[in-house]
This record gives sequence, C-alpha cells and structure tokens, in this order.
Amino acid sequence: MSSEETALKKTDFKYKIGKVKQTPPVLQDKNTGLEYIELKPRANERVYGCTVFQGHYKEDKKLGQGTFGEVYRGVHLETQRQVAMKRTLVKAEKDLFPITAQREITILRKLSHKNVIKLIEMVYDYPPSASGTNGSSPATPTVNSTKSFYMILPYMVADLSGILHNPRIKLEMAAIKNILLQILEGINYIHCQKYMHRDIKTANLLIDHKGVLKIADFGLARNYYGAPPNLKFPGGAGVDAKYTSVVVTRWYRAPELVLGDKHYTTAVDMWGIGCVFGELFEKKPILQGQTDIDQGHVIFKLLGTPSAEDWKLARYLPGAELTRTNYTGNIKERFGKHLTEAGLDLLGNLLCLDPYRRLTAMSAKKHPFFTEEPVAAPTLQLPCEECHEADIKRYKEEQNKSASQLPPPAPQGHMIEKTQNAVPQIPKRPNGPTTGPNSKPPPTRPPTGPRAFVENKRGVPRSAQSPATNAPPIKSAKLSTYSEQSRPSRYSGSYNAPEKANPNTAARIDTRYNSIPKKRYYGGLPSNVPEAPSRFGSQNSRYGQPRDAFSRTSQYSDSRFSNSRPPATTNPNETPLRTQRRDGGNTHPVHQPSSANGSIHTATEKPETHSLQPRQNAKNSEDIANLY
Ligand SMILES: Nc1ncnc2c1ncn2[C@@H]1O[C@H](COP(=O)(O)OP(=O)(O)OP(=O)(O)O)[C@@H](O)[C@H]1O
Repeated sequence: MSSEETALKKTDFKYKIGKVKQTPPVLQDKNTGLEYIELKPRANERVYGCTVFQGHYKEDKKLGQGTFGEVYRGVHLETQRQVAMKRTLVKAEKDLFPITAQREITILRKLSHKNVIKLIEMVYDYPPSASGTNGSSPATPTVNSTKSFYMILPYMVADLSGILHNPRIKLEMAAIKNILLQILEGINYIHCQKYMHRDIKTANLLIDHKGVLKIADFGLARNYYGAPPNLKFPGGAGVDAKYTSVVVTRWYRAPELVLGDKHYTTAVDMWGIGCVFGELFEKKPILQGQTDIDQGHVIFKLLGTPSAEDWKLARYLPGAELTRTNYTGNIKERFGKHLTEAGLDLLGNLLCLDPYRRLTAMSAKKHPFFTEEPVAAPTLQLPCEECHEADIKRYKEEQNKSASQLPPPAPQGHMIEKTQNAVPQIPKRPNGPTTGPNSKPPPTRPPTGPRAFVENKRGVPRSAQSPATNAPPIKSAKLSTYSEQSRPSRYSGSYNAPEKANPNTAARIDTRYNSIPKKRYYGGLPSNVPEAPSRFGSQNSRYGQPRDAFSRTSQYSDSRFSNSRPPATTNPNETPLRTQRRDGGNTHPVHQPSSANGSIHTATEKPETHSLQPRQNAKNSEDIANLY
C-alpha cells in the first residue's frame, strides 16, 4: 500500500463521538500533519467509544417526543439507577447523524453546572424491536436495521410544562421565585461559557426529585462571538456575528428574531425566560402567535408597538413593517393581579422589546423582586408525582372526565337566547391578528417551529411546522420569509385569518383540583427596508457607555448609530439548522456521514474555540454511580 493510500485510510477515522475508555495513541498524518486516532472495529460494540445498550440499560416508559427520536425513562442495570434516554435514530444504510443531536452532545460535554443537565454517556444500539428489550440477549442486527444512539441523562421527575399543566400543583410566589432564580443561575452560567441556548421554554426546564431545576435540550444551542455578559450593561452578548434567526420555539421567540434580526445576542434567551415567568402565573404560554408574523402582533399587543424611541434599531430590521402597527400594550392589566410593582418591573425588563435594554441573567438575579417578601423558597417542593410533557394529555383527560361529572347545564329557558351576533366570527383586524376577547382559544402545546425549516431557493429560511404527536394542527403555510414581507399587504389589511385552534387543547385549568391534598413531597428540605446604521461601531462600542441595568429610557444616541457596520462578520461556524421534520415531512435532514466501521464523523462542525473541560470517565459501577 502506498504512503498516500495509508494516509487516506488513516484520516478516515479521525473523528469520534462518545466516551473513550482507553485513550488510544495519537498518530500524525505525514502528508497533512493532522493528528488522528486509529479506530479498531469492535466485534461486540459496533461504534468506538460508546457503551453498548444491551446488557447495560433497559428502556422503560416514554417521557417525551423529540425532534429526531423519543425520550424514555430507563434503568442502568449495573447500578439500578433511573436514567433518561434521549434516542436518536440513524439509518444504518446512510450512516448519517443529525447535526442538532451532535451539537447537543458536543456542548453538553463541556458544561457542568447544578442547573444544567449533565450528559452521563452515549450509548449505541440497534432498536429494541430488532434486538429485544430485556437487555439480556445480545443485539442481532439485521441488514437494514436502524441504529439508535442514546444520550444517557440523569432522570428528572418533571418538566416545567408538565408541572404547569398538572391541575394538582399550585405554585406559590416563593416557589415561583425559586424556579426563576434557578433558571437565571443556569442561563447565566451558559452565557458566561459563551453559549446561547436558543430554545428556552417550559418543556426544556427539567426538575429533579430534590427540586433542582436543570436547563435541558441543547439541540439549538451554539457558541457566540464577542465578550461574555457584563453586570454593568443590559442587553446581551454575542452581537459580533450573524446567526440564523429561525431559532427558538415560536411562542418563546424574541421580537428581534420575529423581525428577522440575525445579529442577535444572548438576550434572546432572556426573552424566553420572561415568557416562562409569565407562564408560571397563567399556566399556559403567554404569547401564542398562530403564525410567525402573528407572533409579532401578539407580542406588540402585550407590550405595545415600540416607538422609534423605545426600540431604535427595529425599523432597520427586515420585518420592520410590524412596527407600523398601533398596539398600546396591556402587560400591567394582565399581570398586575399576580405581581407587585417590582415583579412587573422584572417582567417588563425581561420582556423588553429592545434587546439592548433587556436584562442580562446576571442583572436579573439581583433584581429587587427577589428581595421583597415572600422571598424565594430555599428549595422547591413538588408533590410526589411525575409531570412530563407526555402527561399533559392525561391531565386533559382527567379534566374532561371530571367536567362530565358536573351538574347538567341549566334548562333552555334559563339560557340567554342565541342571537345572530353570537355566531362566532373571524375577528377583523386592520393590522393582523389579535388575541382579543373575540379571538379563538389558542392551542396550549407550543409549536416546534425552529427545528424544522428548510431554505427556499433564495436561501431564505422557510419555516416548516412540525407538529408534535399531540400538538394541535397549526398550519404554518403562510410564512414569515422576509423576502415576502416586502409585500405590504402581508401586514396591512388583507391578513389571512389564523387557523382555528383546536378548542380541546385550550387550557382549562380546573381550580377544584387545587384543593386536593398534596401527598408526599420531593425535596431535600421541604418592504422598503432602509439601510441599517451600524450598531457595532467598533467591536465593543456598545459597551462604550455604562447603562443602568434597570433603566428603560433610551441611551442609544451613541456612536453605534453613526458608524458603519464592519465587513461581513458572518459566522463561518453557523451551520443552518436544516433538520428533519418529526412527521417526516419534506425537509432535508442534515446528517453527517460516518465511516465504514460505524464511527461518526463530525466534520461539518468546526471545533469549538473554548478549551474542553475535563470530563470524568466512568470505568466501573462506582464511577458510574457518581455520575448519576
Ligand atoms: N433527563 C430527563 N429526564 C426526564 N424527562 C426528560 C429528560 N430529558 C427530556 N425529558 C422529557 O422529554 C421531553 C423532550 O426532551 P427534549 O426537549 O430534550 O427533546 P427534543 O428532541 O429536543 O424535543 P423538542 O424537539 O420538542 O425540543 C422533555 O420535555 C421532557 O418532558
């Protein structure tokens, strides 16, 4: 074999995923100078560096539906510990691996914080149907069988979405503050590690049996460029590059994303936290736009259409036409009944339309809301009941059942006679959809927009709704491609009436459940877009003037508006998140080829710029137990 051929063969096996139990020697390619590790195919464990599923783990109950697979509760047989397994299916024939799953693995391996989910290890298997589920018999792969990769995570008894939908759980203010502080701690850590999460929502906030909240689902997360957040300045970090704006589940999507901003910052996560904060009171997502454009209307309805003074850069964004609406906002009316002045101030500053005035996690933790009575509970106590996304259907069935036991309705004679006016009508809105009293009840299961989008011929991201299994059908068809938004009619006058929401999915929280005595508790202790002026005069010019973190007055008459934008800072690492729809729809999965022996290449993602945190390798059951 010639030396060239040898080099080529060697470089085939440069990348790997998973836990390395013995470090093989690092070799150097003579031609390219690149370092590589030679992988030897294994007889029993088909993928190098991964534990095999059979004999080590056992699948139990399904907990949730993910974009590329399902999440299960399971058991680690050696330690008999409960674990969660996030399964990613990879077609054996094509040998491809989804990039979102790969990003999640890469990032999770680098993060280590109490309020961030930990990746225990990666496990590899043929699906249980092909090899049996009892974990006793070894896998007998068939020729065309699909490979499964499992991310093994510590098992969490609940996610916040499940908790909020559980009619038996009532969150007091002290518990709400505890939850909020834990989210802020976790997100502050993530931001300081120079990552944006980009999918903050209640379903991704998990809670363990001790009441410790963990931020999960890093499938949309990415590293950002520029300086990390600083206590002195509001806004966010990461403005120095261009990212895809089709991120974050629609109902939690920040206004700058809705308006098509690509130079966004970690502030998009802070908006999501503001949405979660409001949801803790209303027990359903607070901003339920029915299309991507409707999302903008719904946001401005709550917070008021921003004036040029409120949000100077808005009019330079591709979706600026939305700022020509005339909503007055009703945040105080809506949340005044739940919150004090300080609470409203915190909510208003998290849901600040201008991302450069939005609170950072660092500042939000210090907000006076947390020092006023009642202060945050030292630990979060939850009833001894599992509450996951998958349980929401069950809660609804329970509620329907109890509703059917209600006394029969009043006889006809006692009812107000229906008039023609009572016939439901599609509300007319001069500037797009509203969510006023006449509007239809919105679905309570969030859309799964950002994961599923394709690019059209012009390279503009085009959302493709990917309804989850239980999700109400939300037609996405009319879409917020900003190339289309240059047509004024999309914003003025002829707005398509939003699709009728499924009334069965509307939140109907029956307060009677709240009186059911709690059981045992978990818890340790109880169109003509003008050219935009630059907002980055120099790389750090936005840090030029210190600003009071809680001030909402404009402080942006600075150099950022007079300097021109620097030459393309487009991030070369930003891989468009073209992913496969859950429903197997017409999108293009981004997979990565694996090598002939089943190891996975990670070539499409550039290595992260940060140093890798050392990660514990579990060699025996004791080590493994420590990891759980
Ligand atoms: N470690 C865990 N313990 C318990 N339940 C979990 C765990 N991880 C995930 N889940 C459950 O599975 C659901 C989906 O998980 P996750 O969000 O990580 O998957 P996903 O593929 O990213 O989903 P999506 O595409 O909807 O964001 C969660 O909402 C939660 O209910």
